[in-house]
Amino acid sequence: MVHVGIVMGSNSDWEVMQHAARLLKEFNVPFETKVVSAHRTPDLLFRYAETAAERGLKCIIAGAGGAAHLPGMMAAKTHLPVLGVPVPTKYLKGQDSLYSIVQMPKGVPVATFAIGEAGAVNAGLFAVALLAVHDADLAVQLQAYRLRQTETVLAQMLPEIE
Ligand SMILES: Nc1c(C(=O)O)ncn1[C@@H]1O[C@H](COP(=O)(O)O)[C@@H](O)[C@H]1O
Repeated sequence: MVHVGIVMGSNSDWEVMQHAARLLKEFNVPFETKVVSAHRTPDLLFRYAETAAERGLKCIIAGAGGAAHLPGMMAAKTHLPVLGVPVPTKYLKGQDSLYSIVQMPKGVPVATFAIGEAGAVNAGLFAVALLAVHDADLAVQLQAYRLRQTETVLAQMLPEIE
């Protein structure tokens, strides 16, 4: 059964959103990916959100750029946790995406991540952490991931000044 849905407003978001997918794959978390747009395919968005919980999804990672209404509208139509990833944009550098996603009215939260690749990776990691609450094996994997990361940083060297 698929546990995480990764949706994005356009296939042009894939370059960024693939990093969430790769992270979930690394942890062997079953996920699905789909282009869903609040603006361009509103009926599909409603269907996706309304059926997400009954299809077994535990959370939804939603990435979009510009007037990024997808995560918020997804959150409006499902009680599942929605993790929003602001996709960078050409003219406003993704600040438009960030503000569109993060400034939700009270009552309908979207957990909002950093603009771009770091946000996509962290949304994936956050989804793993959510699932790990009820999955001891996944929790062990997550701890090992963090340990590897710590060791990598501790082993980092800086160049000598010439
Ligand atoms: N923000 C949204 C939504 C939405 O929020 O529903 N649907 C598409 N888009 C965004 O439009 C940008 C340009 O899309 P195109 O590259 O297809 O023109 C993408 O970053 C997409 O997420």
